Amino acid sequence: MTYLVIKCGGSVLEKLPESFYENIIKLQESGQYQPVIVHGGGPLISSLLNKLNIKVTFHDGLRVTTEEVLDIVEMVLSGKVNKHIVKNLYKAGGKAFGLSGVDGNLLTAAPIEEGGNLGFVGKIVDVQTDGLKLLTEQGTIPVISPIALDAKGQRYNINGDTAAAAVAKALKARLCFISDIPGIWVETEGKKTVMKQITRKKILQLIDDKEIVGGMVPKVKGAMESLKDGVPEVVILNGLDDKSLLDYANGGEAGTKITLDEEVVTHA
Ligand SMILES: Nc1ncnc2c1ncn2[C@@H]1O[C@H](COP(=O)(O)OP(=O)(O)O)[C@@H](O)[C@H]1O
Ligand SMILES: CC(=O)N[C@@H](CCC(=O)OP(=O)(O)O)C(=O)O
Repeated sequence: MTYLVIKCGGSVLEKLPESFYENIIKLQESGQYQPVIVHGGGPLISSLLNKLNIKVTFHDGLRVTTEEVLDIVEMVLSGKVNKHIVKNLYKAGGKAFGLSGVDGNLLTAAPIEEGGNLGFVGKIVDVQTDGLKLLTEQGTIPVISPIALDAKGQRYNINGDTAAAAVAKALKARLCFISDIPGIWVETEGKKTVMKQITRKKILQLIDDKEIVGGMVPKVKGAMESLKDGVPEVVILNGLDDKSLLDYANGGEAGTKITLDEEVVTHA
């Protein structure tokens, strides 16, 4: 049995078909994988902030988080979004338990070094896996929202990709990012090509060239960190293609696989 951390991005959350949740249950029932879900919800947070006339600012895919913004982030992620996923997993015939990084001291945060002007944005310094293991042993899928406390009890907003990478590392899991794109693309002569596989070196170059921007930045950074720390495999998949998760889990080709080695292949 292998843990499979599935990060559901806010870009697709509301559009994911019922079959997406059914496929997660199928993976669990196969006995080959134990799914653990970590989710985002960025667009829903931004939409509520806009309604409340609170300014929305991002730097390199990370939200500038004041105390006021943090209240909204926690409310949206741990409330609406988390329960949406739990509900859909039950509807698909599974068992799920929603929690945030605060519950059971699951995720411990520290401020990110480069976060001088980002406010309460954290990185994960510890993951308590005992609770996750208890849940999964009972056949329950943990659904985690990325809010965490530091040692003094201060709350932090954690990017969902960063949280997923930390959970995957702690569980020595495979990690898959579910987003709204078929994978990482590069543009040559005005034409976008989806990379079948991409290495750390190429990712750093694409970030430098501003071909990887916005929300893709924390995703690839999380992927590279977790690979360095023993996660065997990271992939980015399209949540709207309802075959991609099962194809990937069954050893087929889907999305973009991120590796530390040097081989670079593109989809034909
Ligand atoms: N090189 C790239 N390849 C694919 N997507 C990219 C790239 N650079 C930036 N992006 C953007 O990253 C987005 C995915 O990140 P994000 O919006 O944070 O998604 P999620 O909410 O699923 O985590 C895509 O919708 C796309 O607009
Ligand atoms: C620090 C930071 O940026 N946190 C994110 C948390 C949600 C998230 O990561 O949502 P996606 O997965 O949809 O991007 C935010 O406030 O938007």
